[in-house]
Amino acid sequence: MTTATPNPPLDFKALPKIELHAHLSGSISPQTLHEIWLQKKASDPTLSLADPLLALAPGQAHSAHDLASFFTVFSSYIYHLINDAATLTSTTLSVLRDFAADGVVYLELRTTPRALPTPEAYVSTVLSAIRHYEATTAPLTMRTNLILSVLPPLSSPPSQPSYPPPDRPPQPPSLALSTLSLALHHSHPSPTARVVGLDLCGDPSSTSNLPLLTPIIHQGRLTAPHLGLTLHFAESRASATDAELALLLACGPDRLGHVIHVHEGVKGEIVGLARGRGRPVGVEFHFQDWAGVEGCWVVLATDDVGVFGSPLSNEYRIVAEEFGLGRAEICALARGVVDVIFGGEREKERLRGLMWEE
Ligand SMILES: CNc1ncnc2c1ncn2[C@@H]1O[C@H](COP(=O)(O)O)[C@@H](O)[C@H]1O
Repeated sequence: MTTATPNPPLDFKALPKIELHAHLSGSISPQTLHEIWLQKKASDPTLSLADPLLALAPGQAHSAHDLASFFTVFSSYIYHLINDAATLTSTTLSVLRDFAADGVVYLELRTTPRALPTPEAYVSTVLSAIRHYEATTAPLTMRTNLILSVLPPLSSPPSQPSYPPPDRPPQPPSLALSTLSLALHHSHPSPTARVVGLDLCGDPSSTSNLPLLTPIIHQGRLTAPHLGLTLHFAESRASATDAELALLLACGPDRLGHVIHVHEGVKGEIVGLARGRGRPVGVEFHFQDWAGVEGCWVVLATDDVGVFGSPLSNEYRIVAEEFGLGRAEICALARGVVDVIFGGEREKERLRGLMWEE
């Protein structure tokens, strides 16, 4: 008589995983920020920023205890530490090492170009750091591409300069246009990292002026159909009005982030979008409402692991435990993400060869 060997428990770290929704500045670990803080403090003893290990600790000023306080962490804190090319390079490298150590085999890192000293230089610095990582890491287990983020302009600029400064500072739509041309410039086929898509992000509780922005996104779709488009979508109630969601869906996104506050009508439109194009729409995060929905594939992701502290292996573990998924189902969930990456057919082939079947 033979007895069936039970499947060994799933090692969520060893499971090959694809990370498609990670903001660069939010993915820097508190320890890495702390090391940068020590260096800055040594060269400028008057530096008044608190130690990141304290400031980002649960319950402290810059910890993510609610959505409103979360968004101030970038402009009022992290950007004061990551304020030159050297820190941008070293933090990008540390973020890549952290994702690879967690078993990520393909990463689409997203970031908003900042004036360090110019948006052009910012993007080149991040891409160079990724290429340096890939050239100097052996064995190289993780490939990385970049998504450039755009923040929509605020509806009305604050009359008083506010502190902390808003996450979506009033910016002219021309900034989105220049991000689009930067994305185009860095999107040419390359055996190493390149820009593969555009993202729309920012504090969903500030009222933005989307109608100023969406024509630029449409223009991007026409001039750069090879770039993927992912949009933060219905993340909070304030950013989930029918008018806003209709504007966003009309841009024909390939992936949607969060997708929390949607009613059945909007859900139907997303299904229709997938049906119309004959390939899945990636839904970043929200497993509970989107698993098994026709034409949609749930992409587990970390968003801002440096602030929220939950690596991708942990996200898979939570979903497995909360929804009672077995080994084969978890492997299928991770493997299906291949179909919604922006990194092209060759990368998809590479990934199909290494994602676990079961
Ligand atoms: C919690 N969910 C979220 N929703 C929307 N936008 C988010 C976000 N998490 C981070 N960001 C956006 O990412 C930028 C910081 O990274 P980068 O400097 O670009 O690398 C900020 O503009 C922030 O609004």
